[in-house]
Amino acid sequence: MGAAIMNILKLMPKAELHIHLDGSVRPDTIISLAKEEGLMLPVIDPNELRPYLHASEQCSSLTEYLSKFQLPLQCLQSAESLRRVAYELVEDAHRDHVKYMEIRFAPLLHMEKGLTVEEIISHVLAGTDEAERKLGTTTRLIIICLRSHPVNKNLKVVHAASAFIGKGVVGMDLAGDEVSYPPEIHRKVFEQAHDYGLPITIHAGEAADANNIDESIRHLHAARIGHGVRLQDDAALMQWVKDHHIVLEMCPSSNVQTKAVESWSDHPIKEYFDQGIRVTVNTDNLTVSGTTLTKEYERLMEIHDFSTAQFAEMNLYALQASFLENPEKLRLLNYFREEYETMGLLPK
Ligand SMILES: O=c1[nH]cnc2c1ncn2[C@H]1C[C@H](O)[C@@H](CO)O1
Ligand SMILES: [Zn+2]
Repeated sequence: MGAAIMNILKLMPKAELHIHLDGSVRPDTIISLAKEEGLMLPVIDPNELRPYLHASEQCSSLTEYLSKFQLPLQCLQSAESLRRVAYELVEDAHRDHVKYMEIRFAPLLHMEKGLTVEEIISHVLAGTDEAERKLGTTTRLIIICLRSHPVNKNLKVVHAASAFIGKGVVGMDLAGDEVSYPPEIHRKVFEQAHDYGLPITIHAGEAADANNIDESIRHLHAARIGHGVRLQDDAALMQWVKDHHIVLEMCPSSNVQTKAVESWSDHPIKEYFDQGIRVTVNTDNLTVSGTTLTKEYERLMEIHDFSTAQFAEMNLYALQASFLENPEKLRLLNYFREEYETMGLLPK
C-alpha cells in the first residue's frame, strides 16, 4: 500500500460507533492510575504489562478476550479516573481523525468504591464534554447492560440512563458473555429502554449463532447489531437485515481475537458490503484489541481489497445509523460529504 493511500485513510474524517471505554485505556494511564489508587500491578516492569491488557491473534475465545478487562476495570472506580480516561479516549480518536464517536461502558462495573450509576455516567460525560469542547470531536455515550447481570439491576441501569437522554446518552447495549447468556433473558430490560425512547444496539452473532441476531432485532428492538459475524449462516435473515437497513458494527481485529472468525481472510465484511448490507468498521477496544480505526482500514484494504471510496461509504452508513440527535447529525453528514468530495472519495 502506497504512502499516499495510507495518508488518505488516516486523514479522512471517520465515525466510530462501537468502542468500549474500559477496553481503550492507555497502558501508561493504567500505570499512573494504579499508582494513584494504590493498586498492585501484576508485573513491576511496565513493558511486561502488555499481555495483561492486550488480546493477540493467538487469543482463543471471547472468554479469554474478556479477561483483559479485569485490570483496567480495577483502575476505573473513581470520579477522576473515569473523567480522565474518557477525555483521553476522545483525544486518541481525535488524533486518528475520528470526528464522531459513540463511547460505550457498563456502569455496574464501576461501582466497587461506592459510586452510583448516575455519578458514573456524569463523570464519563464530564470527560467527553470537555474533550468535545476542546478538540471538536462530537462524542455521545451508549450505556451497556451486561448479559451476566440480573434483570432487576439492568432495569435500574436503563432507568438511570434515561435521565441523561438529550444530555449525552444516546443509546443502550447488551454485552459480555454471549455463550452463557442468550439475549432473551433481557427482553424486559430492552422493552423498558425502548419505552423510554432509548435507541438500542446489541452485541449478537459474535460468539454464538445467528438466532441471537434475530432475537435481538425482533424482541430487543435492536436497530444496530454489534459484530453480527454469524449472520452469514442464515440467508433469509441476511436478506431481512439488508432490506430493513439494520446496521452491523463490525470490528475485524476483535473478531479475529475472539475467534468469531478464524482469520482476517475469513471475515465476512466484504461479502456483506458487496451484497448491500450496511456494514461499518469499528475498533471495539483500542487497548485490548491493540488497534486504531486507521489500522483496521489498512488491513481491510490489504486483505479484502476495499477502496478508499468504500470506506467513505461505510462512514456515511455509520453517521446515518448513529444515535446522534438530528440537527447535529445533518451537520456532520454534510461535513463528511464535503470533505470526501474534496478528497476525491465521492462521485462529484
Ligand atoms: O466484543 C465484545 N463482546 C462482548 N462483550 C464485550 C466486547 N468487548 C467488550 N466487552 C465487554 C467487556 C467490558 O468490560 C464490557 C463493558 O465495556 O463490555
Ligand atoms: Zn464490543
